[in-house]
Amino acid sequence: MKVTVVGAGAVGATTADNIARKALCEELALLDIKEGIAEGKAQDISQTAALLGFDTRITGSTNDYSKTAGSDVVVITSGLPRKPGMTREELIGVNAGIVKGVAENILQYSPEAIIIVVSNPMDTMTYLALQATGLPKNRIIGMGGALDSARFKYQLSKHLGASPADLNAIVIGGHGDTTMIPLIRYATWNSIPVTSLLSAEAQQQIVADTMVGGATLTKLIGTSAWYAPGAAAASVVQSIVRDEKKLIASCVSLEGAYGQTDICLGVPVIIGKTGWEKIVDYQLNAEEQALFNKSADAVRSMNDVLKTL
Ligand SMILES: NC(=O)C1=CN([C@@H]2O[C@H](COP(=O)(O)OP(=O)(O)OC[C@H]3O[C@@H](n4cnc5c(N)ncnc54)[C@H](O)[C@@H]3O)[C@@H](O)[C@H]2O)C=CC1
Ligand SMILES: O=C([O-])CC(=O)C(=O)O
Repeated sequence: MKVTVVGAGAVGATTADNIARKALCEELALLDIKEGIAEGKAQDISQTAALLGFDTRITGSTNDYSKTAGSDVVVITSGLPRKPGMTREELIGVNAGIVKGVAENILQYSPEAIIIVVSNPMDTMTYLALQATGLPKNRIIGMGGALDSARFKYQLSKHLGASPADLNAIVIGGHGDTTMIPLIRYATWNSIPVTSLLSAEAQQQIVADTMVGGATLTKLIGTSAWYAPGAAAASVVQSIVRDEKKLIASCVSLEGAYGQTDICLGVPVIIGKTGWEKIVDYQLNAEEQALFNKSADAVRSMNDVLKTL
C-alpha cells in the first residue's frame, strides 16, 4: 500500500506523522513545492521509527511527482491556511489553482488513486478536484466532517464531563464557520441522547462552539490548526487502506441524496477500500433539512466563483 501526502506544511506533515505511527502503509510519499521541506520532514518523521516502532518507508520530494507514482491514496493539503479574521472561503483565489494543478499532476502518476481533499475552502476544492480529474465520484473525498465531528465530541465531552470516546456525534453540511450542521438530535453518550442530558442553552452553546472551532483556534494560534486536522485526515486514510467501512461524515458528490445535486457537501458515508461506498440517510427533520439546503446554497455560490477565476 502506498499513500502520498501533498503539502508538507503543518497539516500535511501531521497527517503523514499519524499515518506512519499507525503503520497504515508500506510506502509514504511527501511532496511540497517549497525546496527541501518535504525531504526534511520525511527524514524527521522517519527518525521516529526506531522510537515508535514502525516500518513505513517515507520519502520526500520537491515537486517530483514521479516519486508519488502508484499511490493508492493521495491526501491533498497544499495551499494557504487562513489567518485570524479570515474565512476559509477567502482562500479560494490562491488555493483553487494549487489544488487543480496538484490533482492533475497526481492523476498522471497514480491513475487509480483515491483522493482526499483537505485544502480550503474544502467543499469547493473537492468539487474542483472532481471536475478537474473526472475521476469516478467515489474516489474523491473531502475531509471536514471527520474533524468537525471530533470537535463536536470535544465540546460535548466538556459539558458532560464525559470521555469523548463514549460519545457518538456527527457534523454534516459544509466545512465553514456558518455552513456546518452539528446534528445534536442524533448525538448520544453511551447510547443515551445528549438532548436528554443537557439544557437547551448548553446544546446551543455546544453547536455554536463546534461551528467556529477552526476560527477559534486560528485566533489563538495565528494560523489554522493541524493536530486534529492531521489526525482526522489519517483516520479517513485508515478506513480506506484497512477497508474498515467506518461511517465518517465526508464531503462527497451528491446526485439527489439529501435533496441536492451538482455539489460536494458533507454527509455521512461509509468509507472502505474503494473510497466512499455509500451515503447513509439520517432522515433529517424539516429544520435540519432547511439548514442543509442553506449550507448547500452557500457552498454552491462559492463553486460559482470557480468559473470567474
Ligand atoms: N479540511 C480541513 O478540515 C482542514 C483544512 N485545512 C487547510 O489545509 C491547508 C494546509 O494548511 P496548513 O498545512 O496549515 O498550511 P501550511 O502553510 O503549513 O502548509 C501548506 C503547504 O502547501 C505547500 N504548497 C503550496 N503550493 C503547493 C503546490 N502547488 N504543490 C505542493 N505543495 C504546495 C506549501 O509550500 C506549504 O508547505 C490550508 O488550505 C488549510 O486551510 C487546515 C485544517 C483543516
Ligand atoms: O479553520 C481553518 O481555516 C482550518 C480548518 O479548516 C479547520 O481547522 O477546521
